Amino acid sequence: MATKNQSLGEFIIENQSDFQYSSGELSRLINSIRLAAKMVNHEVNKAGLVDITGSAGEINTQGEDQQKLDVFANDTFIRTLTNRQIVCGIASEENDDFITIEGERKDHGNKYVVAMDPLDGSSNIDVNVSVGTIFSIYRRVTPVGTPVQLEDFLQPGNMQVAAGYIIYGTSTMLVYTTGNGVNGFTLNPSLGTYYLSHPNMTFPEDGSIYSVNEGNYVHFPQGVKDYIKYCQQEEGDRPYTSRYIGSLVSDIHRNMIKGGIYMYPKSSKSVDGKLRLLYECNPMAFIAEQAGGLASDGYQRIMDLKPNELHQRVPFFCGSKNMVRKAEEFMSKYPR
Ligand SMILES: O=P(O)(O)OC[C@H]1O[C@](O)(COP(=O)(O)O)[C@@H](O)[C@@H]1O
Ligand SMILES: [Mg+2]
Ligand SMILES: [Mg+2]
Repeated sequence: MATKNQSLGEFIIENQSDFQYSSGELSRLINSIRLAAKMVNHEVNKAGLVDITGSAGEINTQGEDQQKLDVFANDTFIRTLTNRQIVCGIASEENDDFITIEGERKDHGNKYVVAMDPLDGSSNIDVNVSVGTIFSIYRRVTPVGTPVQLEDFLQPGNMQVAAGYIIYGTSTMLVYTTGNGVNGFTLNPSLGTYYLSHPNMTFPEDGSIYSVNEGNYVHFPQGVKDYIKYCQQEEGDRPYTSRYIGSLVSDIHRNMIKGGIYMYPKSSKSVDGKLRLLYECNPMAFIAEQAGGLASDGYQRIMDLKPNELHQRVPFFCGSKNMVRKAEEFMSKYPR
């Protein structure tokens, strides 16, 4: 039973039956993420000071200008996950190909792969707006003790064993699920400990917030345009409020607490949308569904999609159940 304000360490031990595999493995996974998040949080809080802001002068595989904090967060998470001897492979937004982690002691054989977005909302780093980290964890499908393969990463989202995000905002929170509900832990910076501040987080079935980059409106499919118009109509509990931070983690976190829908549709500019299936959409979909919300590409459940590439992009509709259903209803009126 989740008790408010218990520490993350206590929570993992008390809820070990929540994790379908041995608890020791889960705590090693979450502890490496907890530790890396503290180090990244420390740097994020210095954003604005010369040494940690601005471009790192590299372009990542997605053609994006890598920020110094993207690189710092990437290196930090890779290092802590590797040192904990629990993962056999890592896929990251900032690395073209997946990283193979050699297991030292064959007896426990590293069994997990992690897909991650080390720093989400990069365009907000230098303007003091909240950013995040997103992670998705799978059990490998290839034999333990053998080099990890691409197929270990290209599993549908419904095979995730755990997923979550860290939000570096007014406070720093770690929010995750292992398939038994969603719990949020807030970092007490002076003690360096995360405490259960948001037990059993749930998406209200209905909400009054819609989050989409309306700057792309003219490029959106007609179904999305119709749904946005519906949100803006003076009728019943509408118009809804438009809120868009431009950090996926922060927009979904707010909507999960208050009720709302986040959309990053495809458009004539980006035919598959912008967000990446493996380390943005699947983990946020797992969280959303475990909190009673929904996540789709406008037509199909995100977590049933079979990935075919590490950095594959998909349209994304995520949030309060009735709002996602309504958006899908508008989408279904037009050919896919
Ligand atoms: O500026 P746009 O096109 O609205 O895109 C914003 C979206 O892109 C992202 O920044 C993509 O994530 P990264 O910052 O990790 O690349 C999301 O966090 C956000 O929701
Ligand atoms: Mg991102
Ligand atoms: Mg990123």
